[in-house]
Amino acid sequence: MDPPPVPPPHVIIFPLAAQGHVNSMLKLAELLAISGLRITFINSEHIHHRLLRHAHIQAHFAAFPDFRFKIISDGFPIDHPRSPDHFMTTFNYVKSITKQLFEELVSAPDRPVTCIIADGILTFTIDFAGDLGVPVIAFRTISASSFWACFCIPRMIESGDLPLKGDEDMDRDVTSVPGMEDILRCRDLPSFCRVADLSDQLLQYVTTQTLQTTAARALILNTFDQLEGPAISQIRTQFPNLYTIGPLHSHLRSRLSSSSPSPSSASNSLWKVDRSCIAWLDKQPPKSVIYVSFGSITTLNRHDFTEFWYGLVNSGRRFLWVVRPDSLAEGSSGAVPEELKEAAAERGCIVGWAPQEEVLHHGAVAAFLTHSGWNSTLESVVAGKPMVCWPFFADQQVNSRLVSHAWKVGLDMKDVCDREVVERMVNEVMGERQEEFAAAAGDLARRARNAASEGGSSWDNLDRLIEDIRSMKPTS
Ligand SMILES: O=c1ccn([C@@H]2O[C@H](COP(=O)(O)OP(=O)(O)O[C@H]3O[C@H](CO)[C@@H](O)[C@H](O)[C@H]3O)[C@@H](O)[C@H]2O)c(=O)[nH]1
Ligand SMILES: C[C@H]1CC[C@@H]2C(C(=O)O)=CO[C@@H](O)[C@@H]21
Repeated sequence: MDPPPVPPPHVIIFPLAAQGHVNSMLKLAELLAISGLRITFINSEHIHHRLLRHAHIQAHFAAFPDFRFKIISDGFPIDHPRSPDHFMTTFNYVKSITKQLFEELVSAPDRPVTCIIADGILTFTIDFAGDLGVPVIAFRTISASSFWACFCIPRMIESGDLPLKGDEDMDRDVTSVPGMEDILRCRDLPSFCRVADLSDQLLQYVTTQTLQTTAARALILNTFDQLEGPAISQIRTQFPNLYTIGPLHSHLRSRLSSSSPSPSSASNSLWKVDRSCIAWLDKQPPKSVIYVSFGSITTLNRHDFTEFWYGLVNSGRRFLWVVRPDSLAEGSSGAVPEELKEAAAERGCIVGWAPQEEVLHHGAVAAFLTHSGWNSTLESVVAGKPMVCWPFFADQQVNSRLVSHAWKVGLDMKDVCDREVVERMVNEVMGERQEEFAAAAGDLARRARNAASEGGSSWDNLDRLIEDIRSMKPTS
């Protein structure tokens, strides 16, 4: 008699409950499912309902019979608005509520567990799973360069680069982040570093989480070797098991087109996608539009919102602008001047949420005015679109510096929000320096797509990751 077939490895995937995190972890989950792994994806109730409503994920993942969602609370009351910028509240709820629910779920699984892939900002998972004999692989959803800057916060403190002084020269070079000495100035550090008091809660949280990642079995980053060579080489000295497997959205597209039958990639959107902007783009001349979006968390105050309006209108360019229903910070409401509305009706299109990947690949789009979230940055890189960056917080301050200074595919507007600067930079990337930026962006896009295609570094690294997971023993 033949021995019973060995079931495929079972991986539990656990992201932080936020669009930018869930997005990339769902892409990874789909990549692993395509390779035949069993997946349990843990979502917060709130995120799951929005994904069901706007991304139809249940139907999408029905293509994989071994793929399941499990729902646990993020700690907030179900009808809480979950202000996008209250991260310490989120992390406090994770500690007081979600942690216990996660532990209950993992201790009594319905299928033996081979390993857990947990968000690198939720490292409480490592000790707990270790006690059960389940390895944890950390997936940090930010750039390698931002991760490395966070990892070096203790060195920056030791060398005196941190804390920043009240009257700090923000253009001063930071010399204590190895491999990035020619890149980082004080203003390019992750925004948590902009505090005079080193006991600041968010700074402490992010630093601790980053250092604790070394206790994980391995580290996954959504990047590719040629994009962030200096930071990746440094990280390898601390993390021998490093898997750089990005850009994940491009990688997923490559694997889907080589799998048969090939299902389409999911949108993973938490908002209702307004496709009217694609019909609008179809009517615009080639390379005539600047796409403007600040991701899922950024909130603009009335001053900044007005400066962007005037800057875009005064640039004389066509624009497609994503203004989410919660884009304006609390207490910042007010009427939009009539002259702006008229100009927008003539050459603008404003939507609440766009199909961003499709927009960035549209022939009418010339450039991207972005907050430099890591997913948006990678999507722009793959689409070969130059960027004007207005980083808002967290890792974005590092990413925008990579765009302008390391890759030279755009401009960094960091720390300034002024209509004249918006107008000038938009015109620089779409006008005077258009060819220079488009050539650099085209070259980077080719490298990104190669890395995520068969034989590329990210493709090979994912194969290696899957082999390593297959070699792990599941719990009985
Ligand atoms: O109209 C829109 C606007 C955005 N997106 C998508 O939403 C995602 C946004 O992700 P990201 O660009 O990473 O921004 P945030 O939502 O701000 O992401 C958070 O998570 C990221 C990953 O950790 C961090 O890099 C950011 O700083 C953090 O704010 C991207 O995939 C976009 O394609 C849409 O589909 N339609
Ligand atoms: C507010 C931020 C805390 C850490 C998260 C993060 C990261 O460093 O992993 C990036 O941006 C935000 O989503 C989170």
